[in-house]
Amino acid sequence: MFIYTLDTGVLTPEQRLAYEENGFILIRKLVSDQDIDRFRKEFERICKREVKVPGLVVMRDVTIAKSEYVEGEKAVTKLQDYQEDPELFRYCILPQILKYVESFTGPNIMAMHTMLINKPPDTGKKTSRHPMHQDLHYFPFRPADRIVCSWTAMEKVHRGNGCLVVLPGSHHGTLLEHDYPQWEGGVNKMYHGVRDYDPNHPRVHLEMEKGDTVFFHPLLIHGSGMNQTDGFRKAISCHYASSDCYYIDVKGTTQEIISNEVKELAAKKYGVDDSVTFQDTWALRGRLVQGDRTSM
Ligand SMILES: CCCCCCCCCC(=O)SCCNC(=O)CCNC(=O)[C@H](O)C(C)(C)COP(=O)(O)OP(=O)(O)OC[C@H]1O[C@@H](n2cnc3c(N)ncnc32)[C@H](O)[C@@H]1OP(=O)(O)O
Ligand SMILES: Nc1ncnc2c1ncn2[C@@H]1O[C@H](COP(=O)(O)OP(=O)(O)OP(=O)(O)O)[C@@H](O)[C@H]1O
Ligand SMILES: O=C(O)CCC(=O)C(=O)O
Ligand SMILES: [Fe+2]
Ligand SMILES: [Mg+2]
Repeated sequence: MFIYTLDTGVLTPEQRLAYEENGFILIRKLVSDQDIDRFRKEFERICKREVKVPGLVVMRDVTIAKSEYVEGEKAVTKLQDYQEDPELFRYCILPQILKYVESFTGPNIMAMHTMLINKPPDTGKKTSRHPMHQDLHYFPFRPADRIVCSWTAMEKVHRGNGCLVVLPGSHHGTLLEHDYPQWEGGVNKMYHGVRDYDPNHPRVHLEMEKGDTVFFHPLLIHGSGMNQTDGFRKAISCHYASSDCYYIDVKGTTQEIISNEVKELAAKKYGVDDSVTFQDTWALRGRLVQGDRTSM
């Protein structure tokens, strides 16, 4: 019985079984070098402020943000919400990506959350790490099984520059409690981690080449290690959901704290008041990329 995947004729039975069992599947060389080079150029243009993108969040590493002023792409840890940048948003509508995404979401597809991650060389404080987490912690929509993340390496990613680390099979569990990890050197805004996860659970380091793409379930526990090189480790990603998903009320759940944190930031960013809900912030960001916008 398949729960996590749909029969669209794209995944082989072996690939479906692997995703059901592990919660992720890696497809080699899915995005071309030419496309990735275009994303990289656009990233550079954004960092040089040659283009201004409505709604884009430019996040700097907490160590740098709190100590010195650095200009350009060396200051940027992550771009978030690039959906209004047509050049970067091309990633979210690449036919070969959507073809796979449909095996998890079905035919009506929304791009809900977009990111370009530029993991900086660690400053020595280990703030370049991303704590182990489940992406569903940030999402007030369900069902979880109709949500998937697509994450593409923009260059070789390996243990040394902080590749993704996943706990295979952890998507079979439930959404766990998250909060800020107690890290001496500080932690980036909103980088919550799973409070208690089994340290003996097998870990897999996903070493990937430029263009390799991993699709993973929003309950899969994952993170990334320190970048111990002097280069910026780049990846581009999009979280997709079926437009047939529905919003949930997170009041009284483990997601209440993050929802308040997001609402507070949204209030600052858009200058709106409390009446904008956590769900609204997602409905505003979401973009239909295939089929019909039925519910989200
Ligand atoms: C909505 C969540 C979506 C998550 C989806 C799925 C899974 C993804 C898992 C994650 O990636 S979780 C992380 C999600 N990240 C975000 O949502 C972006 C959060 N960051 C921001 O919104 C901005 O970077 C931030 C508001 C924190 C700062 O931007 P600003 O343009 O206001 O920066 P500015 O330099 O003016 O600094 C303002 C204050 O923020 C502080 N700051 C800047 N960067 C920071 C940082 N990285 N961490 C902590 N604090 C930071 C900075 O020190 C300063 O503090 P003080 O007011 O005390 O002086
Ligand atoms: N003390 C910690 N508490 C919570 N999470 C941690 C801690 N140390 C590392 N992690 C998380 O574990 C994952 C792997 O990080 P780690 O630095 O161990 O990986 P790595 O550098 O790729 O592997 P290794 O150091 O074993 O070669 C990341 O998500 C990281 O944020
Ligand atoms: O380090 C990375 O690229 C992974 C980041 C991540 O998991 C996330 O932002 O949700
Ligand atoms: Fe994540
Ligand atoms: Mg380690």
